[in-house]
Amino acid sequence: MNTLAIPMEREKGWYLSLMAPNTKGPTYAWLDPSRLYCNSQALSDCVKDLLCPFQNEAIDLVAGVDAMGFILGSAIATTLGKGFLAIRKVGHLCIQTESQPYTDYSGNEKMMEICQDVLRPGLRVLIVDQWIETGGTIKAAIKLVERQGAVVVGVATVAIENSEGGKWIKEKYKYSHCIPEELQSQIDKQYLDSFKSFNN
Ligand SMILES: O=P(O)(O)OC[C@H]1O[C@H](OP(=O)(O)OP(=O)(O)O)[C@H](O)[C@@H]1O
Ligand SMILES: Nc1ncnc2[nH]cnc12
Repeated sequence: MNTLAIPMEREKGWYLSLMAPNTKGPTYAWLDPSRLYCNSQALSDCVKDLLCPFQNEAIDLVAGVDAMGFILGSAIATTLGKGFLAIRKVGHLCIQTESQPYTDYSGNEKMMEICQDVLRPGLRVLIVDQWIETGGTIKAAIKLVERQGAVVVGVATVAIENSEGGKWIKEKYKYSHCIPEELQSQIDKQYLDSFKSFNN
């Protein structure tokens, strides 16, 4: 596969077949969406798809979740002409922070944090991450933003799995993702048909 090639015909979600399957086993996520960011058209179509439902929303700031949410989040912030706030895994910010424990798809307890002096009551924040599997990570990010009085305008991720946490997010928040309806069942089974013809 030529990961950088731009196809002439581009149906909705065409770039999802750039995502590589896991070849390293169960302690890793089941695929690597980050490959789609290597393709200039894929990255820009992905950002456009994620922003579509938020066209009429006022957004003051984009917050991205460590680590891959930084890539999509900063691309979205730049597209909107807004700033970017990093929501970090614990242990990196050398300033006063708010922190929040969470458990993600790995089953391990983790901690994330944000600085205390950027958000303020009423500030409208779009939260961006790469993926929602159990929803544990995004829920912790939402808590951190809301605890400081800011308003979560919505959540944007490449995919939202149909897990309990994924469904909860869809019920409670405005959201965007890149998965065409006919591919959602493959996402939920954690196996894409495109894997069959995937080679590095
Ligand atoms: O819905 P959940 O079960 O909580 O999982 C989702 C999180 O897991 C991945 O990040 P991960 O920490 O694996 O990797 P990253 O640091 O490469 O973003 C993904 O980008 C989300 O942040
Ligand atoms: N990056 C990712 N890809 C697939 N599944 C995930 N679950 C959590 N993060 C994921």
